[in-house]
This record gives sequence, structure tokens and C-alpha cells, in this order.
Amino acid sequence: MFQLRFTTVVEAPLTVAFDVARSLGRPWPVPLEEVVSVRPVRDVYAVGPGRGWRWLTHSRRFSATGAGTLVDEQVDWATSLPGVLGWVLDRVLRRRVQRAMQAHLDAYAAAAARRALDVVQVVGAALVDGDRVLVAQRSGGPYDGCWEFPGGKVEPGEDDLAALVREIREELGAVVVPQAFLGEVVLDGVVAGGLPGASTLRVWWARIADGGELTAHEHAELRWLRADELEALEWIPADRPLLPAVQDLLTRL
Ligand SMILES: Nc1nc2c([nH]c(=O)n2[C@H]2C[C@H](O)[C@@H](COP(=O)(O)OP(=O)(O)OP(=O)(O)O)O2)c(=O)[nH]1
Repeated sequence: MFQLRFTTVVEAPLTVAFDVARSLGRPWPVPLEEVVSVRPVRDVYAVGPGRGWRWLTHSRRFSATGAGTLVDEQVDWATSLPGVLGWVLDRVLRRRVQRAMQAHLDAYAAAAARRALDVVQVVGAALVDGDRVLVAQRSGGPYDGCWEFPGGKVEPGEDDLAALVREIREELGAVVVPQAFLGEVVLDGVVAGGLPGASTLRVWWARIADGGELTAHEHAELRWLRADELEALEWIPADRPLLPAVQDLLTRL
């Protein structure tokens, strides 16, 4: 069995990275059959006997990072000839796969980054002080009364961290210093008139700059909670998968 791996970082949220990857397809001369598709984190395609291979599979994993979506791809195959001939055939296939994938991945990264400009993203802050994190209760709108991480929509041309600092200043009147990326979840709802499930929420661990006082300018209530108090709140449903990362952070600090 033979294998090639490729890693690409795409300047796009998970949903865009996944959807654009699928719309572009794979650079193979024969159609592949979908075996697994778990939007937006994983897919696997396979093909039966072809030009020099007995079988071939192509799998991708999409994971969120502070720099964008990390796409790990793996191509596995078995050649159709035994011994030395199989080895020679494999060298030829390997070169072909490498060339095809390189051109494909360059085009893919550019297309995903372009598409990302059309999808409104949301950033949230897990503001930590000691062993507590700040949670905020929404006031009005479809998630009225639900708890969330303070933050909001990233404006055109703005990056995540600039949006985070601006949103917290507007919502809480405080200056924050982002520390590290914590995670990303898909928002099922419609964000700013976009398609349902297109946008994601990216949450960053942040600290409040010295002596900052917090005032709830837009939220109904603010609470500082410990790791074991988070589960019991009525969260916006999309936020729940982020809680383990926040709890882990609070217990590590
Ligand atoms: N801030 C924040 N928004 C969240 C979370 N979870 C979640 O689904 N959302 C959704 C709710 C909204 O559809 C969207 C954020 O919108 P927003 O209304 O807070 O953004 P904004 O401050 O830029 O609002 P606006 O000025 O445009 O009204 O993301 C979360 O934890 N924090």
C-alpha cells in the first residue's frame, strides 16, 4: 500500500473550507465515490481499479486553527502490478498525484479565501479572570435569554482579533487582550441574511486589560462562572460544543 499526505491552511472558516473543497471535487481522471461525509470536518472518497491502481482512497480532515482551516489530506492506493513493476508504477503514480494535487490545492486555497469574504463570521471572547469565565445573557432577538460568549460579527476587511477587541469595547466597555484560539462551531441560524449553516463562531481566550470595569451595554446580565457551573446554563445551542475547551482552559490556568 502506498500513501501521500498534503497539508494546506486555508484562510476561511470551516464551513467555507469544506463547501469549497467539495464543490471543486478532486483532481482525478476518474470519478470518485463518496464513502464518508461529515460536514464540515471530514470526507472520504474511493475508487475501484483504474489506471495503474487496484484501489485508491482520498480522505480529508478539516480542523479549526487561529490562522484558518487546516486541511489534512491523505491519498492511499495499491498498485495493480506486483514486485519491481509495481514499484516502478508506484513512482509514476506518485509523481502524477503530487503534480495534480499541488495545482489543485493552490487553486483551492485561493477559491476558499475568496468565498470566505462573502460569508459573515462571528467571533466570541472567553474572557478569563482567575478560575472564572465571563458569560453574557442575550437580550432580544431569536436567542433572547440564552447565554453566550460576548462578541459579534466580523466586519468586511477586519480580522478576527480586531473584531473581537472592537466588539468587547462596544458591548462591555472594556479593552481586552486576546491570548489564544479556542475553537470554532457552525452556526445553524441565519447570520446577517446569509444562508443557514454558512457562518461559524470562532472563540478566543482573552484577558481584560488592567483595571478594566465591565458594563453590560447590550446584554441582560453578565456572570463570572467556574468550569463546573457552565453546563447548567441555557446556552445558545451552537455554543455547547465549545464548553469543553473553555472548561479545560479554566482548570489548566
Ligand atoms: N456574540 C455571540 N454571538 C453568537 C454566539 N453564539 C451564536 O450562535 N451567536 C450568533 C447570534 C447572532 O446570530 C450572531 C452574532 O450576532 P450579534 O448580534 O451578536 O453581532 P453584532 O454585535 O455584530 O450585532 P449587530 O450590531 O449587527 O446587531 O451569532 C456567541 O456565543 N456569541
